[in-house]
Amino acid sequence: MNKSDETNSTKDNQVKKNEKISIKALTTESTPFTSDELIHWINSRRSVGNLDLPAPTRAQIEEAIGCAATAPDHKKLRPWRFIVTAGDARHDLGRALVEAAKAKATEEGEVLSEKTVQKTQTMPLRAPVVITVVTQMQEHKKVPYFEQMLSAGAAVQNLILALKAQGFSTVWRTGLLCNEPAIKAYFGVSADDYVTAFVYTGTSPKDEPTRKAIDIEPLVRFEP
Ligand SMILES: Cc1cc2nc3c(=O)[nH]c(=O)nc-3n(C[C@H](O)[C@H](O)[C@H](O)COP(=O)(O)O)c2cc1C
Repeated sequence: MNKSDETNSTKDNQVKKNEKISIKALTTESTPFTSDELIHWINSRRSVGNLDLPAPTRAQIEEAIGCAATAPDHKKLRPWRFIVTAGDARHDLGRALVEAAKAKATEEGEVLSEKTVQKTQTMPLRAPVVITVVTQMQEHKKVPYFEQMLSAGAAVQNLILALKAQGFSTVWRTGLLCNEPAIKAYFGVSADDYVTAFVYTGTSPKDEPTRKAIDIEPLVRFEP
């Protein structure tokens, strides 16, 4: 290496070092929140059962799904899909839930009451938007299905927190019907896959309840 190559290489390294420093500075300095504030904010998340308009816009939903897609994901398989149901489409989902409930009842030798049919039909109306998160399992010798399922759970949590950051409330529901054949067929989910969440989202008509501190002592063991 001649002198000028050496100088260039030193300069390149310095540029790379500076880039690293500025990226670090950006990620640490650009958040206006302290870690205490952020932790308090995470801990303050509450589920809300009945939600109203305003609902997230399409752009906000896409942004939130972008956060969901950053969930830990072994081998980047992206084993999840998001189906957004809003407005009148919620009635179609309600009809699919009724179909699933009737089939399940028949299998169990029961008949649904009209009240149960009505209740089931209107379940998706409990929020202006329902984001269904389904798995799309990928065959991979190093990533068993259970890891992909866990990744879907992490994606749901990211989705919920992103919606909270945008000012919306949520509740993660599944219910006994979510993986019944009629619902899987409705969402085009294969036999090996799962509906992991119906994320109901919108605006809470009341203040979200505060969460009592959770005693983690019985939940944790630090090994010496
Ligand atoms: C996989 C999963 C499925 C759930 N399904 C339901 C459900 O069908 N109905 C319901 O009321 N809560 C359901 N929950 C619980 C709520 O999402 C929520 O966590 C719980 O009501 C506690 O409220 P919090 O989130 O404010 O602590 C489910 C949670 C998980 C993780």
